[in-house]
Amino acid sequence: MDRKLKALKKPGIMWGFSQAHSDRFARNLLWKETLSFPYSVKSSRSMKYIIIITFGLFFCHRMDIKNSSSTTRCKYYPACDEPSLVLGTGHHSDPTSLAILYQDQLGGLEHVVEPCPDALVINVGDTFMSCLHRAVVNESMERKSMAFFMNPREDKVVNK
Ligand SMILES: O=C(O)CCC(=O)C(=O)O
Ligand SMILES: [Fe+2]
Repeated sequence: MDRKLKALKKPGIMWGFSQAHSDRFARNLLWKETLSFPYSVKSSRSMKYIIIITFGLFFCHRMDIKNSSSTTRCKYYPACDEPSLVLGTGHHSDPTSLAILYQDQLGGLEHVVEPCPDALVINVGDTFMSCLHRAVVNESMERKSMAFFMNPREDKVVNK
């Protein structure tokens, strides 16, 4: 824990370690730890393929990958004796253009569609349209997930 606290997120800064987002409204306590770090996609062929396969060429042109600014977020949800009283990540849509989510074999991501085991979930974020989801925790096993969020650069205007 000492090492995690060394990377503690500072107010106003997006990167670092944080525990539950207690400043966010939620009826249930959020039960997780998060490590966020920046990632800049300069020219990523694999990212282009993912976007084209998932959403098609038209959408890919509008994503402007070279001018994006991205975040990777690793989440750790400890086992919880009372999972009905907590949420891993509360209901939300992603405030990004695109999110690529990977979860471990435990499942727990609750989405409009049931995520397939071993598959990435690719969400279109609020820049274009919203898609509500949340993550729950497990009574006996810890859960891990990783999300890659792609945003337009702050100085870019996006036409919906
Ligand atoms: O942990 C998960 O499976 C989902 C996380 C999530 O939706 C998010 O970080 O935006
Ligand atoms: Fe999300």
